[in-house]
Amino acid sequence: MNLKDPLPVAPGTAADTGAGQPHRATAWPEARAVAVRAGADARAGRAPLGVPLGQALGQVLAEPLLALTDLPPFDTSAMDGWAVAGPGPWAVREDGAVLAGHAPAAVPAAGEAVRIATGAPVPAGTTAVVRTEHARTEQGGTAAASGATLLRALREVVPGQDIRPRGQECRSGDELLPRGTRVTPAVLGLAAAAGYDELPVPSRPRVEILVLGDELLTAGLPHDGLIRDALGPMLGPWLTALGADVLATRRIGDDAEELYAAVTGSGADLVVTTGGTAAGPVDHVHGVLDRAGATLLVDGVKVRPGHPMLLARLGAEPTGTGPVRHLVGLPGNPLAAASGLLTLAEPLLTALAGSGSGSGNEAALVPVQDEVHGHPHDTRLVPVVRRGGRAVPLRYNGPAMLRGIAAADGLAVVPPGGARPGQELDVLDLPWPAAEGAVPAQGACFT
Ligand SMILES: Nc1nc2c(c(=O)[nH]1)N[C@H]1C(S)=C(S)[C@@H](COP(=O)(O)OP(=O)(O)OC[C@H]3O[C@@H](n4cnc5c(N)ncnc54)[C@H](O)[C@@H]3O)O[C@H]1N2
Ligand code: MOO
Repeated sequence: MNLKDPLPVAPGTAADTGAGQPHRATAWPEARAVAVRAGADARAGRAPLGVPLGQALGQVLAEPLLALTDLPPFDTSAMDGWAVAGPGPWAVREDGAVLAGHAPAAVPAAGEAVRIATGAPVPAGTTAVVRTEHARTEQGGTAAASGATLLRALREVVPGQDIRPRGQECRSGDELLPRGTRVTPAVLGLAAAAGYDELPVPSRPRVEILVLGDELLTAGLPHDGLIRDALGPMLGPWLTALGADVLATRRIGDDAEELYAAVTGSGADLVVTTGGTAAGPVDHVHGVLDRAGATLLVDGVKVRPGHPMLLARLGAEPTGTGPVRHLVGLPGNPLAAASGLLTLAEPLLTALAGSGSGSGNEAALVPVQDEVHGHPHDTRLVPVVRRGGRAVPLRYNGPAMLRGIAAADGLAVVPPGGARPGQELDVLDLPWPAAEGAVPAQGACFT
């Protein structure tokens, strides 16, 4: 796909999924690219947020850091010593000592010297600073300075020595750091020196999570066909770890009206739904999106697990002026939902926040330890742990299982057809510290 093409994305070749629905799945890498484009579209027009320096650590600059002042802001003494004018010896002006933080009280005339401290503004007329240890004072007796204290240099004095000229580091308006720079402690220090009280950072994307399904319990043990909601507890913290501001996690029954009201009434930049993406009797996501006038950008992805995942643009048309909002529909099977999160939600959020340059998860190539079975046509995402520079595929990687990913520190991207031992695979990181310790039970795959 040409990424410059206007959205929505052209769907893939129509085929029958066996579910009675046309299969318009997008290839996995393309789906991620579409999600990045969607996030970037939504970012356009969003004003950056000014946050106090103390709250900006770890965020990225939403605008270039331009110097608000010359640095240093005035000619500054680099040493404790004497500000001298003209060639020595110099008559010491007792009224003229200059301390850091104070304006010069006296301006030395040619042949004069005043005391000066490191960091103090150098008085006009100063030709050099002579360090304390490079000069000595004596009672004068020359015609020029009869009775005054005289200062003599103990070594050659070079004009301009130990003076940091105004603007030596930067001039007001200079670009100190580009947009997208991560705010480190050193960046905070530079920003403060350059005159900033606040830094421009991208506003955090607001996300609302809608968990669908009449069969879900929020407490206790499964019973009578009811199961625990595994996605409500998982998605909020996961999306928060990706930098989102999670407004709410709401549980909604298999009720199309309730879902329609929740989707159309949400003020979030991104609505994430779970379940209801397939073609079952109570799978309402497609119908609700249709009724809400949404544009499907991705309707199914050639990835296992998670192929019914979808991405839609809500509300404003591409040419409209209102805020651009999106919906990511995650499949209900829990590992399929995680797959959808990494495939669609993470790249969209990263682009929306303006952090990172690519997909939102800079995959690293890692050789896989064991053979991994592949899907004949689709990409597979398989939980792995990294051990000794290798990615070890984990068992319990079926779409309905979280046991594998809970022990993993990444998801390996297995191309159609599978991977042989030693083959290098992209591994997508999970947004929390890598697992340590023994590799959990591995071996057979489950579906
Ligand atoms: N006839 C077909 N049936 C299905 C297909 C298909 O192509 N044809 N695809 C299957 C695949 S693959 C997936 S994935 C699921 C996607 O289904 P939905 O997104 O519509 O999700 P549900 O039907 O609502 O639920 C699926 C499954 O997941 C459980 N679930 C749902 N929410 C949660 C939750 N919050 N916590 C834990 N478990 C949850 C739900 O009970 C179901 O077991 O469709 C297949 N079917
Ligand atoms: O795509 Mo489904 O996620 O295989 O279970």
